[in-house]
Amino acid sequence: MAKKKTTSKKKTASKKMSLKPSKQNTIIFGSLLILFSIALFFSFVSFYFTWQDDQSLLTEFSDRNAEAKNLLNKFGAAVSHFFVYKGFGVASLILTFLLCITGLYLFLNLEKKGLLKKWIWGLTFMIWISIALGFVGEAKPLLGGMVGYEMNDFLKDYTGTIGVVLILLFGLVFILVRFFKFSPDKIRKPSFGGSRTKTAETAPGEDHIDLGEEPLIDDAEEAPVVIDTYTHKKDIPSLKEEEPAKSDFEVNVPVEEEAEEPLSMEVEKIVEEKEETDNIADKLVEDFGEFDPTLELGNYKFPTIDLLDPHGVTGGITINQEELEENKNKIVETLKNYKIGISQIKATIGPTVTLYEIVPEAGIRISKIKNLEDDIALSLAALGIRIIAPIPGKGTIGIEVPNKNATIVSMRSVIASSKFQKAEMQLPIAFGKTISNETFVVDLAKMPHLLMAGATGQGKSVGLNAVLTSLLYKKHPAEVKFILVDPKKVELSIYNKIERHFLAKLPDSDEAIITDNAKVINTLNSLCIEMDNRYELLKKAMVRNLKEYNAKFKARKLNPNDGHKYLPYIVLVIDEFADLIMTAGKEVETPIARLAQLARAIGIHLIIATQRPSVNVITGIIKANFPARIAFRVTSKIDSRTILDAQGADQLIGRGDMLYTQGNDVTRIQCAFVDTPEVAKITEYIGSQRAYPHAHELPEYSGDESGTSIDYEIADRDAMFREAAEVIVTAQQGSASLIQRKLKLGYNRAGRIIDQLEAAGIVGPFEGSKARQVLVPDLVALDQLLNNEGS
Ligand SMILES: Nc1ncnc2c1ncn2[C@@H]1O[C@H](COP(=O)(O)OP(=O)(O)OP(=O)(O)O)[C@@H](O)[C@H]1O
Repeated sequence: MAKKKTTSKKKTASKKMSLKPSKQNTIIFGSLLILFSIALFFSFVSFYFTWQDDQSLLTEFSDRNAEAKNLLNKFGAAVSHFFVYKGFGVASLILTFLLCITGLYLFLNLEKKGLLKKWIWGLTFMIWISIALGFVGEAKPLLGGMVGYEMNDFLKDYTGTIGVVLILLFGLVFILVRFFKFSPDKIRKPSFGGSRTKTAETAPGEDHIDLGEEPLIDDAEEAPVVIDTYTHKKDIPSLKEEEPAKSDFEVNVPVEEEAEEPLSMEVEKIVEEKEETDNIADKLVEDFGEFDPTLELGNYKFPTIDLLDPHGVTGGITINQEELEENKNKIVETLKNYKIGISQIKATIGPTVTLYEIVPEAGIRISKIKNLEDDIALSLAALGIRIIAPIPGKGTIGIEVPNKNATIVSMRSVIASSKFQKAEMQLPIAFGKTISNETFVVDLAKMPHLLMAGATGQGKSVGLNAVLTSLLYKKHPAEVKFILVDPKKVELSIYNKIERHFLAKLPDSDEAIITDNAKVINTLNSLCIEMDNRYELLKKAMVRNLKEYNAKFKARKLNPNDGHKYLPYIVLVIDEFADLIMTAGKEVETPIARLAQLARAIGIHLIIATQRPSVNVITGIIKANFPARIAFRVTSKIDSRTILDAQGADQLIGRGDMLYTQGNDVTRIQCAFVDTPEVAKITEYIGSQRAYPHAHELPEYSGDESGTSIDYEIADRDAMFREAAEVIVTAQQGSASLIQRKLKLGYNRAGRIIDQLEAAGIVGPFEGSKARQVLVPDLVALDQLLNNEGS
């Protein structure tokens, strides 16, 4: 019977348990706890003023007529006597807070995960404070309560006064270190969270080793501001990482919203699955902190601003009032000659050009002004006049007139600008300054690829250096890798010094900077493999792009044992694309087009520069996938149209004067000037620091040419060998990309099959940009050949 009763009790208990999550119950219970904690708080506090008066009443608890002075009368007096006097003294107040917080958790229906921790810490505090107060206020029992007094007594009997002091001190240290995450570093550098992460990774000894490197330390000391800026920047996320650990309250709110709010079955299922990994990930993050990709080069110092030259420009732009007035008069007069009246004119002075914005009188056709471009240029007797009619979104007409004395926009000024420093972009690039003298910063990750064109000597190489410099100033070596293709062989060679920090290359190549066009093809194909691999990883991680993937990886939600790793951005820079297309043709066009079409989500970005912006170099397929384009000065209107789909680039003045478009709007920008010695100084600065053991390795790609000497066993042939042979023989064209397309195979596999076909004598050897010769005339001959092989 008794058994039955207990089991039935258990059943009802479990029933109650299952009812517990119902919102109403938790809200009622929560509010009860909150009110109870408030009652306790007032009783405890007033106990300190009334305890002596009320003490005699404690035995008359049941007497209805007896009245206590405690704010909560007899109940207050009794409870306070129990908790404060017989219990923990002043520290009992912590109990009221704990009860109140628990009540809040229940009332607001928050995730209970952090609650247990709060209780553990709260009780620890209570005990420690009680003992400590019991120690200092031995004569006053209300300070430490009976527990404090008794514990002190007990400890003193065994360890003496000094022992108690030491035990209390240890308790204090334990609380400070475990609860407040206190560390000795904070005493040394108390101001920034940034220094905290840095010192955590840097043993004091290492600090001194660094200080031994004189030039570095000089730089660092001379321009502490800049280093700090970056350290801040770098450390903002790490501050964020730690905050949730300190106040679980904040973290738990969103989690709870995810888990509790939706009541429908489907949502719950999804949350359940997520929670499991989340919990492991949360625990990992709690134990080890978020994954920090920069840890391997934790001491890496970002280049300082004083490596860049101000190029003699100290103040802003100098305004030549006379020139302004002169130009204004000329514009007004010229337009008057064509019977165009102006109601308003305004000038904005930029570094190289001044924009005169005019509002024509009512009734004047805009096309009329646009047609007068050449005439206005003639009367102003200046090169580089551009008319924007109308200025998008402004309702005015712009006439850009070059300044007589152009101001150089130094890379230093754009890098130092707050717009660049504060840019919250994935791959921020400071190109230069706009006509209104604003620093122009764009995100390469959003572009997502960039096409640069311009006649020789107009500033393309400087532009490329500006792009690379921007990234070097903003990104840690773990976050971005460059692949540099430099057919001119000298332009990008300065970046050799940062090979082991920032460059990526094929595993078997000696040089990180690619100057040989044949190697470009391998690299591009290898990048395609990297792209496919990355897509596979993204698919497995169930995310849509690299940013989300890396965020998930940092939050330790992706297991490295499943092949997951932190993926740096890869920026491919090709300095002279025309040359590449001339020598390798389709072989490069296909992978480039493929990368341009697909690589945006997985952090591979292409920057292609060319001197010859003709249609056979910048083909339709390439153009379609490069929405962001930069035109430096070109020689003809046709070239301008090829790059920008608009004219205007032929009217630029050169020396870094450029037009930028990303879709519709064309912006005129003066490119920032960074000279080769400055870049050399930056690469030297980075190169002299501790590096990775080798350059970032791209996946291996065995190109077509490597197959010539390989002899394939018949048994080792690919399963698709026969189909591939038939495709090749039918089309009479021996190319790997054909196999890929027709049989939907990857680059690697198609390349291998071509090698096997060559070994079998079906196709001829590699012939550079041309397709291989097919040695078998038709399918019948192919059949014969393969059958003979078998026998
Ligand atoms: N932003 C700029 N501000 C001032 N001067 C510049 C700027 N860009 C380029 N120049 C001047 O133009 C010269 C040529 O620039 P750059 O070497 O970049 O040309 P390029 O287009 O790369 O030529 P090429 O295609 O022949 O290599 C520079 O040496 C410099 O004097």
